[in-house]
Amino acid sequence: MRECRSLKPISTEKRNFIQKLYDILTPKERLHAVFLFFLSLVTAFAQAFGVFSVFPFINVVMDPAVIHSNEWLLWAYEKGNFADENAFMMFLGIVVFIAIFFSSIISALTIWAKMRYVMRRNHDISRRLLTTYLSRSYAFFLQKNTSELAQTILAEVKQLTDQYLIGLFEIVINTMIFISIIVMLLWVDTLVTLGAVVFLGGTYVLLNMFIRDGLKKKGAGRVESNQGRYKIASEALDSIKTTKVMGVENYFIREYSKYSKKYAQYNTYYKVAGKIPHYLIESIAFGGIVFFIVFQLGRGNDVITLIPLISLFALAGKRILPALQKLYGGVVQVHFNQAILDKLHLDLVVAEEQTDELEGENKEAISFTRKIRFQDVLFTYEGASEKVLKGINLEIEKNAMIGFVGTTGSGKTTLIDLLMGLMTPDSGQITIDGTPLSKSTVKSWQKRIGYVPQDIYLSDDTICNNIAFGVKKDDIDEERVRRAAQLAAIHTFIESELPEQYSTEIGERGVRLSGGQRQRIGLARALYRNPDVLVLDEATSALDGATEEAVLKDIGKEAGSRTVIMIAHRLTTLINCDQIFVLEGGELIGQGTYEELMQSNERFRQMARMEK
Ligand SMILES: Nc1ncnc2c1ncn2[C@@H]1O[C@H](COP(=O)(O)OP(=O)(O)OP(=O)(O)O)[C@@H](O)[C@H]1O
Repeated sequence: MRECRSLKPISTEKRNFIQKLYDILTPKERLHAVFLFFLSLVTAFAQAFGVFSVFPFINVVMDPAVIHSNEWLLWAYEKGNFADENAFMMFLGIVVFIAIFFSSIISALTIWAKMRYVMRRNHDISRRLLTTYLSRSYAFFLQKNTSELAQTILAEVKQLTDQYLIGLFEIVINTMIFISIIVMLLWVDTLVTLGAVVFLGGTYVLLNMFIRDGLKKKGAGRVESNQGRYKIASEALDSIKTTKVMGVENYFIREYSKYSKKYAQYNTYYKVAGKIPHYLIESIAFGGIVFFIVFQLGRGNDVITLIPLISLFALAGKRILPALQKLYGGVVQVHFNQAILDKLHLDLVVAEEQTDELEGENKEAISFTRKIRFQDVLFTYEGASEKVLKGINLEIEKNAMIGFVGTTGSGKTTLIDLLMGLMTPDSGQITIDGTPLSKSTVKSWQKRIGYVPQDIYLSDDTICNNIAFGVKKDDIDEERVRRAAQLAAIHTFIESELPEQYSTEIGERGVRLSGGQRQRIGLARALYRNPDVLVLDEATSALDGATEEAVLKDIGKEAGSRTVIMIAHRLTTLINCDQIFVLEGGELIGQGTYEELMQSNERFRQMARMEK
């Protein structure tokens, strides 16, 4: 599923910007970049030729005698069999016009090719980044803020392509335009051209040296403040109910302003740094022309004879100045956005070695006909000092109905996450029919699992699409959707109370549904996949007692054909379980049926007493 980039391990982050770009691009993208480089070369020559072609024309207009004194012009004049000098002049004018016209066409084509390349990279790199993130382990997401990841995919990749890549192209194209025009001018008047190059080029080099470090620092600040903006905005809106009830709108506005203001300041610096030299250079260039005329007059040249040369330099200046300005703008863009390249290189290339494989790339299928087994499983969360699971040994028979109980923080969810292959134990192992759960078997195992978490994520879509979550619209089996909804005890509600039944839109995160209704949609979603193993993490807690009992009874009826594993705080939820495991401080302190535990386990009895 992933693009085939050269996958040799990137062992060091100390790669220069060209190497980083090389790593990020696929071989095909690199080839396209080389093609664009050559296209830029052609553009540069075409532009220089367009400028230069005007020189003989103006020379002839000023003094037709040149036709006979210049061997090239004489050759063209005689070969063309022109009626007179005027006809030849007309011909030269048309040649100049065609040269300039074609150089403009080639420039336009280059712009089109460049923009197409850059915009396609926006699509490709962001898609690849999303793929890379999605193939990271669950543990990665426990350490990350998801709004930051979304912001990198959507905003920072755009910044990389629209600013960094464009900037780089501007540098390449305009450097070539500058060099080719200068080479031709050197041939016409070496001294004046050299003077202009030192004058203009020197100014830009000095400017660059002056602002380079500041730009890089401010660019890194921009990335940070942009992340802050996204984070605060999404936190404020995600928790809108709490925000409103607690009246903390101003807190969020204040926090947002802090980042947003910095973001604006960094961007102002960036925009100004790119534009200010334009005016400075314009005055320098104008001063240069005045100086040039005075200098030529000083050399004893007649003003009239200078006109072709001045025209040539004026036209060259008209091309060179914007080219230099764009070149400089490109340098500013590249410096300012260096932090983005570093970040994306880290997330996309360096981290690639740490990604799991996505579905379709998984090698081993796993079978489940007998049992799930935990053997001496120890687990610690990254960055935490204490073990959360301390040597768990247990067995779960296929098609059994299993319950996990324990006080808050005893490790139930962690254990279930390990069972679902979302995280791997520090030591010990989890086996399915004797096959260890590993990177190569985990996807096949997860395909057998239907999971209903505590907080159901619902998408802003129809009931039907939410139940058949992740299935292409055309492939949805509506009969199966209904069957799953019936089992989750939500079918009657959908049919009788929703305006468009299964086609009803449920709003962002299902805001138009109650907590219990959301849970049942989540349950129907898990059941739609007809899983071998159904994992319910407090998945019926929002249901009233009677509905919960009915739902669990129906699921229980099915338990003969599927393994049901549930975490519950209400012990009565687990009354029909074949086996209940009691956890305490990361250890298994009891197991048995409800009745057995009531007889043998003091902690379990205590919990049951507290419920009454
Ligand atoms: N991402 C994490 N990083 C560090 N520690 C964590 C993380 N998630 C959970 N913990 C810690 O692990 C312990 C077990 O948490 P877990 O969620 O497994 O408990 P639980 O029994 O499911 O609790 P509850 O009944 O409240 O849902 C807790 O002490 C918790 O603080």
